[in-house]
Amino acid sequence: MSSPSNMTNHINVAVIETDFETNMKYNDDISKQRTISKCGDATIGVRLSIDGVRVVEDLSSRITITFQNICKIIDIPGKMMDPPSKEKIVQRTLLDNVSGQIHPGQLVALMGPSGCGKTTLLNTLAGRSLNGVTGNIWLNHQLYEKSMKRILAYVLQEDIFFENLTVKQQLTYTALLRLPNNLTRKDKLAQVEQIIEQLHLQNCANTPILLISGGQKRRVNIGTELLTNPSVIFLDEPTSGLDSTSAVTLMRILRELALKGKTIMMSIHQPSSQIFQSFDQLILLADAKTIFMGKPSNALDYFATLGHHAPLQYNPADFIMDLVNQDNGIREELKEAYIQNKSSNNIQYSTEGQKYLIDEPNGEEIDLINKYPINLMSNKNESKWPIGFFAQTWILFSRNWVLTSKSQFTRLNCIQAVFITIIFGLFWLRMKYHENTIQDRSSFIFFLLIFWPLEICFGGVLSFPSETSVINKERASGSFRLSAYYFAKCLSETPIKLVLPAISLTIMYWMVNVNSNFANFLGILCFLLMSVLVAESVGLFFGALFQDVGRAWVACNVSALGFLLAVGYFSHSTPYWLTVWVKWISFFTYAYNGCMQLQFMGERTYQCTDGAYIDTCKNNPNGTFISNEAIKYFNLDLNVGFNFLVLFGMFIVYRIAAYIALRFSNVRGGRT
Ligand SMILES: Nc1ncnc2c1ncn2[C@@H]1O[C@H](COP(=O)(O)OP(=O)(O)OP(=O)(O)O)[C@@H](O)[C@H]1O
Repeated sequence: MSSPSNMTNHINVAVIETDFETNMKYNDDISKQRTISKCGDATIGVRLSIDGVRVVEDLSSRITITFQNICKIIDIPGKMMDPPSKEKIVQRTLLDNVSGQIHPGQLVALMGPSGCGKTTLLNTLAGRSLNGVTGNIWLNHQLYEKSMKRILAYVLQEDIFFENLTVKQQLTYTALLRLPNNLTRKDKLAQVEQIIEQLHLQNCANTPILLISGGQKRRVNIGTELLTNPSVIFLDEPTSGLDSTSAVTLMRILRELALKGKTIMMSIHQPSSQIFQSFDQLILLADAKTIFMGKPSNALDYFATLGHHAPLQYNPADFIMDLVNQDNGIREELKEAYIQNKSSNNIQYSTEGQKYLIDEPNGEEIDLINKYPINLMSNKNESKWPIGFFAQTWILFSRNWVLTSKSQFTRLNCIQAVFITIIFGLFWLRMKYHENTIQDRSSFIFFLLIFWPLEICFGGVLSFPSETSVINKERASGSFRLSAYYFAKCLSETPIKLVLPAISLTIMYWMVNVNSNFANFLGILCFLLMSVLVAESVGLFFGALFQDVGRAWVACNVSALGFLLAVGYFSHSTPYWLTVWVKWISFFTYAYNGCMQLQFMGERTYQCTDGAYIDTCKNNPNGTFISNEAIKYFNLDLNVGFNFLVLFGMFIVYRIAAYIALRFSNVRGGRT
C-alpha cells in the first residue's frame, strides 16, 4: 500500500472485466434481428422480437471499479472552519487512503457516521468534484478518463426535478436529451416505457411529480439516471426518508439491476437487518478512513475479534453505527486495527480479524483482471453531447414551454390581470379629448409602463435561481449545453410572457380612450411588449449574476426605482448631473417617450379648457388645439422609431449580459 506521499497527483481510474463471452453469443444471436445495431458507445440497442415488436436491449459493458489510495484534501478559509481562527487557509482531509474494488453484479453498501466522507467518496468515484483528489481509479483495466463518465450514473441524495412535470414527461425529456442520435424518437420512448415498468412506476406515470410519494420520487430519480443504461450506478442514501416497505421495494429493484450485471454502490445510514444482509460488500468509513471492508455477514465477527461483541437479536447495522458513533477513542482504535489487519503487519491486534476482511487492491496487474478488454474511452471524433445543439434546444424549448405555460397562466395570474385591467380601465375611463386630460393621459401611460414591465422583471429575477439546482444536476451528467438551455428558455418564455400584458392592454386601451387610431394602438402595444422584454432581461440578468433570489431582488429593486425616477415624471427639480446619465440608460425613458408620442400623434382635435398646459389655449380657453401640441408640452423630442430601436438594443444587450453572467456565475455542479 503506497503512502499518500508517493501517490500520483491526479486521478487514475480503470475498469476490470467484461463478460465478453456472454456478449459475443448475445450479439451473434440478435444480429439477425437487430434493426439498430450497437453504434459507437450506445449502451442500448433496439431489435425486433420474434413477434415483430421493437424491443430495447441492454448492451452495457460489465465494469469492475478498482480504487486505490483515494485521498481528498481541500483548502478551506480558516474563518469558515473556526470563526476566531487567525489562519487564512486550513487543510481538511475528507478522504484518507480509501481503497476497494466493486465487481459487476455486486451491491455494495457504504456506511459510516455522518460527515465521515461517504458522499465525498461517491462523488469522487462518479467523477464529480475532483478538486484536491489524488489516487488511482480504474474501470476494468483502464485508468479513469473524463469521457468514461457516460457509463457511470450518479443518483443524488436529493430528488431534484421540475416538479410540475409528470413522471412520464420527466423521463421522456431526459431520454430525448441523453440518449444518442443513433436511436430514433420511438426507440427512446420505448426505453422510457421500459424504465417505468422496471421501476414499477406505471400507477403514477401521468401524475405530476409534485403529487407522488417520497418512494416514487426516489424511483423517478433513479429511473432518470437509468435511462442511459449505465454500467455503474452510485446512489447517495437512496433509502433515506423512505418507509421500510418503500426501502425494501427499492432494494429489490437495485438487486434486479445488479443481477443484470450492473455495478452498484450506495451510501446508507441505518439499514434494517434485512437490507443490511442483502448487500454483497460493506465499506465502513470513520473520519475519512476505512475501518472495515468485507461481507456484511462478517462484520460482527470482525468487530468481535477486537473485543466489541454485539448483543444477541440486535440489528447488526445498528450495532455497528452505535459503535462508530460512540467516542473518538473507539474510532481511533478501529482505524488502527484496520490498518494493521489489512497490512498483515499485526503488532497490537489479533490476526484473527484479517480473515473477515476483503483484501484491498494494490493496483498491480493481478487486481486489474483483464480477460476481455473493451475500450471504454470515447472516440476522439465523438461529440461530447449525446445530441446536437439544435436538437437540445428544441427539446429544452418544448419542456420549458410546458413548464412556463403552467406557471404563467395560473388562475391567480389571470385574476390579477383581470383586476389590473378593470382598475386601469375604470380610473381612466373614457377620457375626453380635452386639454385637462393630457396630464391623466401621461399618468396612464406611465403606470401602464410600471405595472407590466415590473411584474415580469421580478418574475425574471426568480427564473434562474429557481432552476439552478435542476440545471446543475442535468449538466453535471452531460445532458446539454448551457447555451442551448439559455436559448431555449428565451425562445419559449418570451411569447408566453407577452400574452397577458397584450390582452390586458387591448382591453384597457379602448376603455380609456387613448387614441382611436388603430395604428397608434399597435405602436403602443409594441412599445409595451418591448418594455416587458427589456424588463424581463434585466430581471434575468440580476438573477443570473447573483444566483440568489434575495440579493438579485434587492439589486433589481434599486435599479428599477432609479430607472423610474430618472424619467422625471415625479420630480422635476432633480439635479441635472444625476438625471442626465441615468435617464438615458433607463428603458422607461424610451418606452414612455415613444408611447406618449403615439398617444398624441395623428392631429386629433382637442378641446381647450383653461390654458394650463397648451399655449394656444391660453389666449383662447374655449378654442381647440391639435394633439401634436401636447407632444411639445411634454418635451418629447426623440423620434418614435429611435425610441423603439434603443429599447430593442437594450433587450439584446441585457440578454447577452444575462448569458455571460449565467456562464460565469453558475452551473458549475458539485461541491468542491
Ligand atoms: N466543499 C466542502 N468544504 C468544506 N467541507 C466539506 C466540503 N465537502 C465536504 N466537506 C466536509 O467533509 C466531510 C465529509 O462530508 P460528506 O458529505 O462526504 O459526509 P457524509 O459521510 O456523506 O455525511 P452524511 O452522512 O451526513 O451525508 C463533512 O465533514 C463535510 O462537512
